[in-house]
Amino acid sequence: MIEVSNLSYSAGQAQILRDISLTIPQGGITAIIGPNGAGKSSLLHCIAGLLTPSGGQVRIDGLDPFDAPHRDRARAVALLQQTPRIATRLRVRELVAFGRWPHHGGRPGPEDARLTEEALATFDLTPLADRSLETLSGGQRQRALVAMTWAQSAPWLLLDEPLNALDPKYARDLMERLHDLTRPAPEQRSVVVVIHDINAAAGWADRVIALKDGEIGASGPCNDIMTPATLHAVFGMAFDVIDHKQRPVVIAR
Ligand SMILES: Nc1ncnc2c1ncn2[C@@H]1O[C@H](COP(=O)(O)OP(=O)(O)OP(=O)(O)O)[C@@H](O)[C@H]1O
Repeated sequence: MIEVSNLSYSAGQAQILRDISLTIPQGGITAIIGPNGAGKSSLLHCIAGLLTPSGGQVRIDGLDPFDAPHRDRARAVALLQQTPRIATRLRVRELVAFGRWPHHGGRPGPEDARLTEEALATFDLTPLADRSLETLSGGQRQRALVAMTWAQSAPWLLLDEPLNALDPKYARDLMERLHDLTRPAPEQRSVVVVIHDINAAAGWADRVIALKDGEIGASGPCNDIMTPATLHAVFGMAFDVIDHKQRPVVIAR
C-alpha cells in the first residue's frame, strides 16, 4: 500500500502540492489525471522519493522512500520519468538490462538475463533487442523505457505519461498489458500512472486520482470519478460521459 499523509511540496517560492493525503491499495492501475501544471509529475516524483517534500510523509509498503538506502528504494518502486536522459547508442537489450541494476549492482547473473529477456518479450521488443536506441522511433523507444522499468521487478511501477509517442494500437496494448499484469494472477504488480488521455484512464484504470492546482480534486473508483460533474470541476470544461461495455467513455463537449 502507498500511503501519502499531508504531503506538501514547494519549489523555491512556489507551492506545488498542498496537503495531499491518499492511500493507494496494492494491485491494479491507479491513474493520476488533471490539467497541465496540476502537480501530477511532482506527486509521482515525491512518492518515488526523488523530490523532497516540504511537509508530510510517504510510505511505500511501510518504507520511507526519503530515508531508505537507494537500493532498497529501487527494489520497492520503479519510476519511469517523462523525459529520461539515456545514451542513445545503447542497444535495447542493454537498456532493459539496466532495470536489473538494483538487484545485481553491476554483476548480472543468469536470473537477470532471464528477466531481461522476459521484459523484452512482455513488451514486444524481442525483434528490436539488438537495435541501438538511436535507430528506434519515438514510440519504440518509449516501449523500451517501459520494459526497463518493468525489468526492475519492483512491486510498484510509477509511470509518468508512458503513452507519449505511442500510436493507438501500442497505447491500447500497453494499457491492456499493464491491466493484465496488475491482476492477482499470474503476477501482481501495482501501477500508478500519469495519463493525459482521459479515455485511456477511463478505459483501463481501477482507481483515479484527479489533481487540481496542487490539491486532490477527486479520488476514488474510476466510474465514480468519470462523471460530467467531477470532470468539470477538475478540468473546468464540459464533458459528456457515456457507458460502453461497462466502462465510461468521455467526450469533450
Ligand atoms: N522547479 C520549479 N520551480 C518553479 N515551479 C515549478 C518547478 N517545478 C515545477 N514547477 C511548477 O509546478 C507545477 C506542477 O508541475 P508538474 O510538472 O508537477 O505538473 P503536471 O500536472 O505534471 O503538468 P503537465 O500535465 O503539464 O505535465 C507547474 O506549474 C510547474 O510550472
